[in-house]
Amino acid sequence: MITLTHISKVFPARRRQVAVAALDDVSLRVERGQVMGIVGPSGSGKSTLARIVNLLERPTTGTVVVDGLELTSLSAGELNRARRGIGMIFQQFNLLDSRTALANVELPLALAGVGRAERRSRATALLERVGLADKLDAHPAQLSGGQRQRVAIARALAPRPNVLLCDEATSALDPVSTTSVLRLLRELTDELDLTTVLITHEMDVVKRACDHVTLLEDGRVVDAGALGDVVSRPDSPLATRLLPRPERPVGEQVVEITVGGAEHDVVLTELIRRYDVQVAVLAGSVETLGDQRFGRLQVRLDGAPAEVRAALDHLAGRPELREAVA
Ligand SMILES: Nc1ncnc2c1ncn2[C@@H]1O[C@H](COP(=O)(O)OP(=O)(O)OP(=O)(O)O)[C@@H](O)[C@H]1O
Repeated sequence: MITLTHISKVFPARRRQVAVAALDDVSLRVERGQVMGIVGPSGSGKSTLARIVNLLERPTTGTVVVDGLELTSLSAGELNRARRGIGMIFQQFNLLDSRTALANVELPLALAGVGRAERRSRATALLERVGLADKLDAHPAQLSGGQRQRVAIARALAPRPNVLLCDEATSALDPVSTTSVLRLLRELTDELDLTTVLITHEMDVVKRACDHVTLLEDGRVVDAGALGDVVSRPDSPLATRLLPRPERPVGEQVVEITVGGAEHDVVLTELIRRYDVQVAVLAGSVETLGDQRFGRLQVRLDGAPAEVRAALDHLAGRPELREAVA
């Protein structure tokens, strides 16, 4: 679990450069088993935030607690040990070109003093798990981008961390590799009960792999929450980026409904059964967010005014639905 409390980071002024407030009072919590997407425009502080989680960058103020340890209060030796519990992968993979895939994955284990035989068996098992059983002896130059990122994931997981930080991990990959790496990250989070943070500038990555999201702008958190909550919050700046909103409804008796799961069918069928109304779907968008489907539909209700009114009242009474009667 990661808990950041009131984190601020100021990069002090240097010659010919003014001071930069990269993060301003950021508080954030990621539980085990969650995949948190951190999104935001270029320069909003995403990478700084990732580097603060493992204290590669020290916050100017605020505390960083990872799995119950307050990293900000540890000695250098203690911090080194704690960092083994935090794996990290990067856009550019950062593999050693002169070493095989197997040797790359073994490296952090060697540094941690793990014996040769155990090193080999753990690294082999991890490379098999990420789908590279036949590439143990390949060098990075002989691997595709997606395969290199899989080696990097195996290497990050070798010390058996509880936390995995991914900084633009799929930004250099083609769409097919992106899909398989995101799926792998999601699966590994579930299998190993990891706390995973995905730094990305792509909303699509959030939609496909994350269950929670935080939006940074100018170093501040401007939106955060579980995807299912964010999409149905009217004032959320991320809601329509996750689930596009159809053009504003025209005419009377038009309602907009935002629901998760298979609820659409249930909601519409229920209306038709209970009330003497006809329901026409005018527009809508449906997205799979994480492993759940969400939809935003505009529907028009036709029928006798009293029946339509009753149907609208019924919709308004359901908390997961939002009414937008024109
Ligand atoms: N070492 C540093 N020294 C001075 N300023 C820095 C340093 N690192 C980052 N910054 C500044 O802090 C701000 C946030 O940078 P950061 O790299 O965290 O943003 P980002 O959201 O990850 O951007 P991008 O998506 O472009 O990578 C930027 O204004 C950047 O110029």
